[in-house]
Amino acid sequence: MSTGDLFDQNDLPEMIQLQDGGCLTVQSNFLSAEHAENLRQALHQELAWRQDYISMYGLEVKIPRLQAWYGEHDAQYTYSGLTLQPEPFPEHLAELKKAIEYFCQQQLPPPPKPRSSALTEGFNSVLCNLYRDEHDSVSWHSDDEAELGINPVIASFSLGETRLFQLQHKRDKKQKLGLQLGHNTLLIMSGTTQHHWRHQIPKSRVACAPRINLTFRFIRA
Ligand SMILES: O=C(O)CCC(=O)C(=O)O
Ligand SMILES: [Fe+2]
Repeated sequence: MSTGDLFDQNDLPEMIQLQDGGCLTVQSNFLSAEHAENLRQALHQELAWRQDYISMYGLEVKIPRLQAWYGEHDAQYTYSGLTLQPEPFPEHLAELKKAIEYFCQQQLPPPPKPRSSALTEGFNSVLCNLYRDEHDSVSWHSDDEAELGINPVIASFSLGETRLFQLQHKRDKKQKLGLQLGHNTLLIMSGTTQHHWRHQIPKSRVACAPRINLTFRFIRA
């Protein structure tokens, strides 16, 4: 399939400039409706979803969602004491990765100088999250692990249930932003977003169907 077949080019991306040089680019209807629905079903059924644990205060705690991790062999990822060993990219994720890289080349603003971090080599890993229902969540964090480098470009693609994605400035905590990330929405976080802002998917008070989120990253060896 060519990259062109994947796109639904009807909607224009929205750009949101954040305080202190963060940047969000949001593209709704990123894939054609049929492709997005097929992908949602395939990923839900076929990915190697697993329950991971993190250590908190010396205790092993279940993280409130299922995860899967794919990447090139040297793209190891560690957070909260948990090291994820990548499985090779399945075909459909490799195809999606290419489409997202193409979108980034076309649509992202130039990286901030002097601490620039452009997406020259593309992404080499993807962290997949499955939020089974309204009880699943990811708490406040930044994607700022050392292996991601300074000012990384993080591409987040959502399928399934719409969930609220919140951002908060780290220093100026009154600066908050909420985006409803719906099915087939691509969100790119770039510039200084990870340096100055944190983000979360809170638990919901209303019932939620499953949601899949894929965050494509470039991990330095
Ligand atoms: O599910 C989302 O939209 C965000 C996931 C996330 O922040 C992460 O995997 O680092
Ligand atoms: Fe994140």
